[in-house]
Amino acid sequence: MMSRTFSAHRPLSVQRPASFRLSIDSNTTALLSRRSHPPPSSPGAELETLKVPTYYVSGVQDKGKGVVATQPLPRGAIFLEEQPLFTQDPGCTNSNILSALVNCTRDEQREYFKLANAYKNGGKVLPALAIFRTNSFACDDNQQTAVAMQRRGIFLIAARINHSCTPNVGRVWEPARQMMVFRTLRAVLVGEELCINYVDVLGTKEDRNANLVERFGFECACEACAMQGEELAQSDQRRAAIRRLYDEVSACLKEPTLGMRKAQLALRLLQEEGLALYESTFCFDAFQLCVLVSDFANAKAWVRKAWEASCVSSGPDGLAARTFKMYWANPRAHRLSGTMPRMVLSGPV
Ligand SMILES: C[S@@+](CC[C@H](N)C(=O)[O-])C[C@H]1O[C@@H](n2cnc3c(N)ncnc32)[C@H](O)[C@@H]1O
Repeated sequence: MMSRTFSAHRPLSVQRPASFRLSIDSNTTALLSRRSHPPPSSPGAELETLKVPTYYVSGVQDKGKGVVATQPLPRGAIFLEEQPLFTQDPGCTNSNILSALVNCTRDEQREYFKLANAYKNGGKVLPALAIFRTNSFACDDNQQTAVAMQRRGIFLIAARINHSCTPNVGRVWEPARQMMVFRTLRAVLVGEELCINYVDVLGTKEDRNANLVERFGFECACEACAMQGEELAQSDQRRAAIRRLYDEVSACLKEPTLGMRKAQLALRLLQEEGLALYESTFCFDAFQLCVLVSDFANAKAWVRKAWEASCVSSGPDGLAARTFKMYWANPRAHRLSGTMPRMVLSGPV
């Protein structure tokens, strides 16, 4: 699962004025999945080791098991930090997994073999490897490594987190602590399922599901995908437009006013769609447009917003948040600073 290749935030390209996109963490979004699930009689009973009060693992409609909030969680709350049971290279074999499992306790081995197996019906992949492929997350100390090449880990709790096309949880690997950290991207209600995104969630329902089927072998049962008729058509339109704007804003280097309008439109559509994930990207785009034309007052306001959004999804110590904070203190340090005639653009609303 979870090799989320579509980077919600583009690669740090500030050093190359030709492509002025900066980019950020590797996380996700918010809203819609407000479907409620009644708590089990004994929270955490399904995995004896999980005595954490903020969530429980439970059956959720149409998705097998999932992770559900036991209490209201504010935006940006860390509700889970988990170390991997073991990690492996992406090209690992079934024997590699079995060898890694030898070092685990009996309970851990049992829990491992209870995890979802997306290859069960295909039959060609041996079970230990199939479970690894279904449930592992990329967790690599080297942030420059391409996702497909990254070392992957098994996290027994996080493996129960389902996908949503409007996720309310972001995740980040913290190499210093060797820990995967999960934060809420918006306020979450008691009984709400906590979901990340396995794939890029821009694009229409059809696009998203084609991607999920191809890469993860299932059709999405999230609330965005359950929409019908006019509601679905509008959601599809908004997401397709955000995807277009994502590309178009970066092509507006010579037309900062147009670029700013597009970035602001994208942010409005993201809000309407409940997608927090891409907010810091577009805010940083707006920042870069401002520094281009030496509008440093608005630049500071935009980069501050990018920093706030990044802290919510990936925490204040992430590379993106640290970069944004640095530009917030000194927007003139940006390489594009003052490369176009001076002009006043606009700030965040
Ligand atoms: C990593 S597991 C997530 C936890 C899993 N539901 C379980 O019972 O352990 C991934 C599997 O969960 C299911 N799943 C995750 N998100 C889903 C979604 N949005 N819609 C339908 N099934 C989903 C799929 O069967 C997928 O192969």
